[in-house]
Amino acid sequence: MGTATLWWRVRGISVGVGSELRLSEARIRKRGISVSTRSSCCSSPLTLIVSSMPYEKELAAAKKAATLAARLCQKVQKALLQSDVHSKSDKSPVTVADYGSQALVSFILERELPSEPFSIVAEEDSGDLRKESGQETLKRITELVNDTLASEGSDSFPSLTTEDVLAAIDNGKSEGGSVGQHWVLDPIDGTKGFVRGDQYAIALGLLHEGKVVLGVLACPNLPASIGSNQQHSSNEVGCLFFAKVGDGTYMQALGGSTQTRVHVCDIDNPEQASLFESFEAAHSSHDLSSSIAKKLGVKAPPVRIDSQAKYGALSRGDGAIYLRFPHKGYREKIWDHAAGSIVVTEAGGIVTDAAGNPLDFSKGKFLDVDSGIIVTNQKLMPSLLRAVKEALNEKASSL
Ligand SMILES: Nc1ncnc2c1ncn2[C@@H]1O[C@H](COP(=O)(O)O)[C@@H](OP(=O)(O)O)[C@H]1O
Ligand SMILES: [Mg+2]
Ligand SMILES: [Mg+2]
Ligand SMILES: [Mg+2]
Repeated sequence: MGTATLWWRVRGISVGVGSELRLSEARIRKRGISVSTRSSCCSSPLTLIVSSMPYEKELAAAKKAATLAARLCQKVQKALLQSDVHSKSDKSPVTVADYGSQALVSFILERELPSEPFSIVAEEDSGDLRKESGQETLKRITELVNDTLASEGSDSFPSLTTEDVLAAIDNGKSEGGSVGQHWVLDPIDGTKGFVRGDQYAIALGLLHEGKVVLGVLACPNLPASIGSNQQHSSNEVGCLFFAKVGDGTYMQALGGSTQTRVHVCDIDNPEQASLFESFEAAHSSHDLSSSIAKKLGVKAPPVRIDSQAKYGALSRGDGAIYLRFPHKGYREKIWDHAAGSIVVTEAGGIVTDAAGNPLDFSKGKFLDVDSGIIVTNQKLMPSLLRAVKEALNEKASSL
């Protein structure tokens, strides 16, 4: 390259190397975008290696936080006591592990990323734990969090008090939105699956200006493969999926370090497709997905599993389609889809609402979707959209 002046363009901003470089690195990171380069002495494109890759630090912190939270959840799921499970005001279950996982993730992110603006939109809040009746549960959660931090084998973690745990949980009170950076956390997605001893996930995403730019899914009970694809077959369970915008999706064993890039399946014949849906019929209409499957000619029975583990499994090609049709009146939340959606899209898949619109994470806690959420690969999406439209029209005319 010799003494060529290196210029790089970042969404319309051109800067030379030198002192301006550092300034632009910060802009790149802030904007979470790709960089194109040109040299003043030759027309061929140059490869510019930026030392601080966008969201590299955030990804490392998110993986660490989700892995530790998964450890806490595994401990609780093994020895789940009836007294560990509570009902929230909307009658949905919450356990000491949901609270403990939220406290841990919040604590680790704040500690690992001290210089960043800190905002988390998370599912749980400390309201019930602050009541007289919540004191025993709060003590148990605090013990769990401290035990998990201690098992990290580092003295550098201070012992947290019950007040610290309440404060860490309440860090998750942010409303999100289209401005700035927000973590989006579901400390246990699939709590009903967790309580049953089945699938669940710790789901952590990062929003930048309303778009998901990073996602980590820790799935402690997910085998190395499910469904018909035997590519990853093994008896081991526990998978960590992660994706950064523009960088692909990777999977590693939970607690492991060897990562493999994953891709959605490339099936183009719907008859060969297999289909994921919620285990809980209350969360998604099994009748509607069965009608869609029939229209597509899908032969295999649906694979019903809890949580965003479905997104993880789809991202590595275990199945081809994920359908989610909540019953009337339910509003989807961003933490149920943020991490999962980037894990699938970076693996080459598409996530839309039932009308084919992209999901909009910029509107606060809720995702306003048209009728439901559908996920598949590029090749199957057109026929899936047609089948979904027909099935929804038939349902509407039968009412
Ligand atoms: N009536 C309902 N309809 C649709 N989704 C619901 C629901 N009640 C709860 N959920 C959501 O479904 C999520 C679990 O999804 P899945 O069915 O894929 O396992 C729950 O996440 P939590 O377990 O984090 O509360 C919850 O947010
Ligand atoms: Mg959830
Ligand atoms: Mg949850
Ligand atoms: Mg819940």
